[in-house]
Amino acid sequence: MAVQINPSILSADFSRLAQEAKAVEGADWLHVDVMDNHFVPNLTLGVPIVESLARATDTPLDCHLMIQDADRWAPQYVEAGAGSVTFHAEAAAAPVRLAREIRAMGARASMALKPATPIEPFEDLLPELDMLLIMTVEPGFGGQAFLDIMLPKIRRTRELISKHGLELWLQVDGGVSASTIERCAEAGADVFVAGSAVYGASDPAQAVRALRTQAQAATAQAAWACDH
Ligand SMILES: O=C(CO)[C@H](O)[C@H](O)COP(=O)(O)O
Repeated sequence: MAVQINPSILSADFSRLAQEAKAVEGADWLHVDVMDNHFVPNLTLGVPIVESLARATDTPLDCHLMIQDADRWAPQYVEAGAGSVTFHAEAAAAPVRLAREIRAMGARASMALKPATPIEPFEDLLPELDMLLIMTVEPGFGGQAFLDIMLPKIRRTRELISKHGLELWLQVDGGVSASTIERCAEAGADVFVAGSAVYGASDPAQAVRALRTQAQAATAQAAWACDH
């Protein structure tokens, strides 16, 4: 199974977004954190900047919406050029309808869970999704410490994906670095968002390659991947 490394633009220099996007070309996706200062206590960027970023880079955009009223806004991010749109389970009134709408518009549909939100109530919804995002920090800010207590949730989610024979990608976001990525991969994650570990490095593109090598090695040893 191929692992994917998605640098988070949240940790980039916002005055140079086009250059910062180009600095990580070679990454699988560019992770774009949209925050509205209501769902999370931080404010970042919206539809016009996503449109500009989509024009500025060949790397597909993985938009993570940390916003209220996701049902209303998520389709606009597909129109803006996002290849994948993640809404939060806690912010969507009709997640199945929304996932179907995103897919019908031609993008990948993804749902995120905050640390305190369990996966079990969403088991039946997983076939409607292309990706499930497990937050490994409280959403809102980059540079936070990885929450080890999320590892059992990653394992349970991977078990559910296997049980149902799904092609669902399992993304982790928050505190993912050289020190934590192997634990995430062993637990079952295959898509890794990294902000400060990439943009805090002297060579962001090299940081992406190094994280991918680590994740690939850990996945090759992982029991969940060996079963496939
Ligand atoms: O969603 C996010 C915060 O809500 C960011 O994507 C995440 O925190 C990435 O930053 P870092 O890798 O530095 O933790």
